[in-house]
Amino acid sequence: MPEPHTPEVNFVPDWPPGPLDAFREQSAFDFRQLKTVLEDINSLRLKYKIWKMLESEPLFAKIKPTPSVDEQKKIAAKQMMRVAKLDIVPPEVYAMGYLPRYRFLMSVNEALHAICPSLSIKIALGVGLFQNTLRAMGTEQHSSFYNAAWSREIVTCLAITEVAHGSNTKRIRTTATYDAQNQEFIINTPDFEAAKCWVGNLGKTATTAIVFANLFTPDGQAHGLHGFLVPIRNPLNLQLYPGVLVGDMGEKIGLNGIDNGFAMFTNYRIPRENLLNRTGSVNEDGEYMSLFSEPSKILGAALEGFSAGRLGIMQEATNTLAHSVVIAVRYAAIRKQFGPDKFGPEQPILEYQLHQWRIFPYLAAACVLKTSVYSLTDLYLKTIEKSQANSNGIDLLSQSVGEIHALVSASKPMYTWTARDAIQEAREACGGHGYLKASNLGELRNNHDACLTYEGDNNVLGQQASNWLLRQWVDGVESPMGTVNFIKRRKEILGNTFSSLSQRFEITSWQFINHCLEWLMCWLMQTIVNDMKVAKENGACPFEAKNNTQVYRAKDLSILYAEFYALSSFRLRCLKSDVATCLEPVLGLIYQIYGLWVIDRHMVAFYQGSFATGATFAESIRSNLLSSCRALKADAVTVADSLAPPDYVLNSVIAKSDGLLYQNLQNEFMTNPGALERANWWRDVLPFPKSKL
Ligand SMILES: Cc1cc2nc3c(=O)[nH]c(=O)nc-3n(C[C@H](O)[C@H](O)[C@H](O)COP(=O)(O)OP(=O)(O)OC[C@H]3O[C@@H](n4cnc5c(N)ncnc54)[C@H](O)[C@@H]3O)c2cc1C
Repeated sequence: MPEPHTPEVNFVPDWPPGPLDAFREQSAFDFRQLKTVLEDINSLRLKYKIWKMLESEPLFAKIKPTPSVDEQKKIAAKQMMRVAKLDIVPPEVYAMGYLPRYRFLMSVNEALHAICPSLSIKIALGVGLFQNTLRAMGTEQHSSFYNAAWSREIVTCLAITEVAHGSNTKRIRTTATYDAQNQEFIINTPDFEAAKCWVGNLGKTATTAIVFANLFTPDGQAHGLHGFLVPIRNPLNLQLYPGVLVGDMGEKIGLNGIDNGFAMFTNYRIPRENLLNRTGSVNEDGEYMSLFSEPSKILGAALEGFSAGRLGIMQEATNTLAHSVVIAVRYAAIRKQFGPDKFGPEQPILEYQLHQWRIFPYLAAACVLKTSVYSLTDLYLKTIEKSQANSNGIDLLSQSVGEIHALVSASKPMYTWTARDAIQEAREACGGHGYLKASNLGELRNNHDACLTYEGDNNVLGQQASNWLLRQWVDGVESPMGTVNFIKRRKEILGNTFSSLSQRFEITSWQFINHCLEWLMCWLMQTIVNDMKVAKENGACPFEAKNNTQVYRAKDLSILYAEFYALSSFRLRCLKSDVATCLEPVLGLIYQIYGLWVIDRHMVAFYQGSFATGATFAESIRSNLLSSCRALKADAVTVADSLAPPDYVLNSVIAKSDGLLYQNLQNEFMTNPGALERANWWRDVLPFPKSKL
């Protein structure tokens, strides 16, 4: 009998009885016990409350067949207004401290994203990211915009990207020139290549944009990229203001509820006060005053506000990953194919080693990443909170900015790529039925895909993380968060080998896994630095030397850093006193599977660096990975249950919690609009159209 869950988590109901019970009964723990290790109970309570509330709202019902692109935009915009009217964020939230308030809002975002990704992104862009940017870059004089965004009096957006420049923000060409006579900035778009584009909410709904442009003072001097509050449409009738050309970018691969737009400005005037002037301002006479001794840090500190957005993306990606794997596990538990006896009973596909190896690492990853995104968010929020409470806030922030930025820049790609791969594996693992729209895997895939690119293309972000790591290696460790303190032990770490470590530790122990990852990070850093040195000695410029050490090296380093942090924070979570003893075996298996899977995926580099020779290392890692997967099989459905939201949210006909796979599919087939009727275009496809049938 499993230990009972705590009554505090009673708001998570039991699953309905059904064929999945045969698996559920094999676990020595209740799914709610694991759920509260993987997720914060307050956040869970809030999410369940929101889901219950929205389930009864007609505007949030799942619509079949898929509405037109314009209809999807209309629905998401209406949902955005409706959500503001529901009591989802009560006034007391305003009175909370920064950290609990932010946590609350992130949980709201998670809850909304799980049912309507377009809606949550519209709100994240139009409220959260806008307010973060105002907080990071604006001052008291912009507070009316802050409040207006909250109450939806204005719908906002963030316009950074241009047609010809996304990742290289320093090459943005929109200008904002100060006119001292009228005390205004004049915004101009030099040509179509400098048109703002991809801006979420801009296409049809935004009334105010934060536009990033190069600031010029009347003396003709450029002062770099700054944010400006730019009115776009009249909030009373959504008519565009003269001087700005705005359009919608059209249908996308997914997220069609969001109106991504483009904009071009022609001598468009805004008041001087609309410059976001926390890091630098222009006085009435047109003199520029920077609050930073190093102007190059202006952009860094200002853009750091976007880390919050990336953390939100990581949280969403973790849920997407969790939902995909829940679908795959529940399906695999019920779906039967083949068996030892040709004519005897068939076995669930969950029994097959190949299937376990395909899905369980993602099941483990979902658990690990859920806990690590929580701890990373904590780290970030505490730093921002400290910087806001301190009169020296900006200085304090810029000290920690490097490490947080590196951690987030490494983790956002790792999380979103893991989710991308998990969705695809889950889709294939559910066979043909996984390809049904009603499985929800296609929606998860299409809506998740843009995360790999927006708020920093993954490959570009990863380079920023590895650059920071290499600086730690070369210039000495400066790690306020302690995430790379291991570099100080580099000599000892690089002296380790598989043979020396395996004599001291079990292959599946956290010590062994941890030592392996530390070794590989150190070896990669050492190798990259050496490779770059040789390249420079052979005449390569630093830019070229850096670019030519990305593949197999710096890219792997940043992913590994994120995986290492994720595993470390998962372990710390497991060690907390609130974790029930009955969970220890399953948490140990989750750690092992994720850790060994990570090592397996970096296997070649371990051999390249002579950490191991011969077949034993690879054999041991792989055989232990397979046996850990086999051991997890008994608990797989319960682990999936602990990751699963209610059926309304999971929204998959092939993975309902009742496990009635074929009854649910039958119902789906039979009730699809028009499924059993003759096509209304039947006349158009007759072999003899003119015959009088
Ligand atoms: C759905 C969606 C919503 C968005 N919303 C917004 C928004 O609200 N506001 C906004 O301002 N922008 C928005 N964007 C734009 C987004 O931020 C950019 O697309 C993103 O920053 C990448 O820039 P890019 O498209 O110019 O790609 P590019 O920078 O051109 O990159 C193209 C490819 O080149 C590679 N590459 C680039 N540089 C290097 C290098 N040095 N080494 C190796 N490879 C390299 C990249 O990895 C990438 O694969 C959105 C985009 C999407 C898809």
